[in-house]
Amino acid sequence: MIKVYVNDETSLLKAVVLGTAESFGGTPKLEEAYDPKTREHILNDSFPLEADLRSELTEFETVLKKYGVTVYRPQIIENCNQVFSRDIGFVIEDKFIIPNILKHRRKEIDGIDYIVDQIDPDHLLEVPDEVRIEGGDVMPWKDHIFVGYSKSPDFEKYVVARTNEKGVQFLKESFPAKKVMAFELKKSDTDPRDNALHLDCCFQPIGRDSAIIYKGGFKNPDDYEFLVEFFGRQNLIEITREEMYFMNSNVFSIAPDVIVSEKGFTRLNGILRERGFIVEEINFAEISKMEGLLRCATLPLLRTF
Ligand SMILES: NC(=[NH2+])NCCC[C@H](N)C(=O)O
Repeated sequence: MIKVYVNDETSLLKAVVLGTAESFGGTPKLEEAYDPKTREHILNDSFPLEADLRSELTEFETVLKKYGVTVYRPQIIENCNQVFSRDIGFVIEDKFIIPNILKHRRKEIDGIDYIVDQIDPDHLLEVPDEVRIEGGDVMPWKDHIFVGYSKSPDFEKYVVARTNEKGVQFLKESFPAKKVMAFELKKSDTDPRDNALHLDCCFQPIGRDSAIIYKGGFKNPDDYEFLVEFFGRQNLIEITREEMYFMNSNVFSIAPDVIVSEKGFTRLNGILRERGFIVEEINFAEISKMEGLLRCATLPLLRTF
């Protein structure tokens, strides 16, 4: 049996699924791209190579293991990009949620069937057909759940809109004791600098009471203001449009004081160290070309208090 429990973004990590790039299918055709950054790199002939993606993920695995984390990897599906495990399932409290994700990516879920099969069926929640929700948009934070989503007609309009209003409703009904705070995200299928693909592309809680945030990722200024109020301005690290493009909000917490970050995030890593965090820097810039980073590549199964 695999035990699942996650109630926030930063408590000590015990078990995680880490994505794989093995047999990831190489450079997609332009019409197969489902995010604008991937599009950009296909057009510029700079899409990453499997060997580089694999070595970045191995570096990540090494750090996780150094901290005693049990690391599961998806079963390999031939010619399928399985780097971003975050979106294909998620845990809130002691429930593992099996979501409905973008149709282009649905088969990725088969890669973690062997893990789901080891979870007590009483702890599995399968979402209804009309609900669309991806783990990158969902963040349990103690008595709150933060969710990124798109209302109609944005949801129907953009391939990069991944969580709908029914997704938010599903969380409210499934976790009645939690305060579900839903934020509409800014979307663009063509410009990665104007696209918050998931909530974790413009915001992430860190430490015990802090967060990284990019104001421009929120469609409604009030939602950004709510988060400023909630965390307190002094506890926020505000990032620029360019830093959001390189995915600075998508670092990953192994513990309240330990954050895995990208080597190139010099400003962010400096601030994190000043604020007392241990920053484990790794290479992840090739993975970032596919519009995801460290949080996106992980699916935490167990965090303890
Ligand atoms: N949680 C995340 N932000 N995941 C990023 C996923 C990126 C992937 N290219 C997609 O479009 O689905």
